[in-house]
Amino acid sequence: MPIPPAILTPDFSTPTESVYPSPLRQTLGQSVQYIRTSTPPPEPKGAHGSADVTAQQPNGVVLTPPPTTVIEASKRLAAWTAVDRHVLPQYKVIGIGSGSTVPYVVERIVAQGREMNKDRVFIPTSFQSKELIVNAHLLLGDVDQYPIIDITIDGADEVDETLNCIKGGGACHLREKVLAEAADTFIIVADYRKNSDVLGRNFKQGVPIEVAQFAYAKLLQNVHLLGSPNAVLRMAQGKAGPVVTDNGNFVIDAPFPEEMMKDPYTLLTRLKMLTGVVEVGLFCHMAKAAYFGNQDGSLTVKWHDGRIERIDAGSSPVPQPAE
Ligand SMILES: O=C(CO)[C@H](O)[C@H](O)COP(=O)(O)O
Repeated sequence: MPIPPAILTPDFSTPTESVYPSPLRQTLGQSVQYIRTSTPPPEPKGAHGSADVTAQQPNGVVLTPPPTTVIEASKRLAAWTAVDRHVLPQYKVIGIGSGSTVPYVVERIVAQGREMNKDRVFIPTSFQSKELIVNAHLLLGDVDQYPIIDITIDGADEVDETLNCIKGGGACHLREKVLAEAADTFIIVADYRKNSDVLGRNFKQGVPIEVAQFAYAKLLQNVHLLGSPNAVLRMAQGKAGPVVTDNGNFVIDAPFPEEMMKDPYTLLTRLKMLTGVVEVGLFCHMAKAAYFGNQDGSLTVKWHDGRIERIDAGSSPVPQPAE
C-alpha cells in the first residue's frame, strides 16, 4: 500500500523539540480537585470510622473525597499509616497497586509534597493505577524501565496469618505480582475484612487465575479436577462476555476446600504448572507487612516474621519509620 503523502512531508517526519505537542494533562504541582478513579463511591450508609484524618493538603487541595463509611475510613487509615512508615524519602521508584484502597496510598504520597515527589517515578499495576498516578500529577514509569523497585504498596482480597494473600479481585494480579516481586519491600494495605487466619474463609469467590483466552475451557476442566469443581470463568458487568484483563487474558475464579487453602504455596505451584495459566492470585511469602485498619480506628499490623502489632486508635498515622 502506498504511503499517504502527508506522512512524507518534512513537517511530519522529523519533529524537533519545539514542535512536540505539550501534554494534554497537567504536570506535577498544578492544582487538582480530586484524584479521579474507577473506584466505586463509598457505600452510602454507616458511621464515620474513628480515623482522625482528613484529605486536606497543605495547599488546601482535596485529593480524594473523605470516607463516609467505617470500611472506607479503615482503608484510608491502613494506607496512610503504611505510607507514613514505609515510603521513605530516599525511595525513588515506587510501585502502585490496584483496587479501592490504593487511592488513599496515592493521596498520602502526594501529601508528602511536591519537593519529595519531584524526582520519584511511580510504576502502575493496572490501567486504574496508571490513571491514579497521572491524575495525581506524579511521574509515570514502567517496570521495563525500572525492574528494581524500592517499594510496592498494594491492597489484597484476603491475608492469612503468615502473610499469604489472595489477590486478583480486580483481575490485576499478574502485574501486581510482577511489581511485588520487583520490589525490595512489598506492603499490603487493607480494611479489617481482609484479615484472616486461612485464605478463603472471608473471600469466597475463589482464587483468581489469569489464563490465555484460547485455553480457558481446557483449564476450567483441569482446575475442576485439581479440587475446585465450582470454578467459573469470570463474567464482565456492563459487557456481554467474560472479563478481559489489562493483558488481554481471561480470569477463572476457583474456590478450593479449606484443607487445600491451608497450604497455598503447594496450590500455587500446582496451578502454575497447568499449561495456559498466566498467573495465579496467590501471593505466598512476598509481603513484609500487612496493615489492616480496624472498625474502632485502631490498626493491626502483621509482620513477615510472625509479629502482630497493634496501633491504638488516635495514635496513627504517626510518621515513625518502622524499618
Ligand atoms: O488484587 C487486587 C486487584 O487485582 C486488589 O488489590 C484487591 O482486589 C483488593 O482491592 P480493594 O482494595 O478494593 O479491597
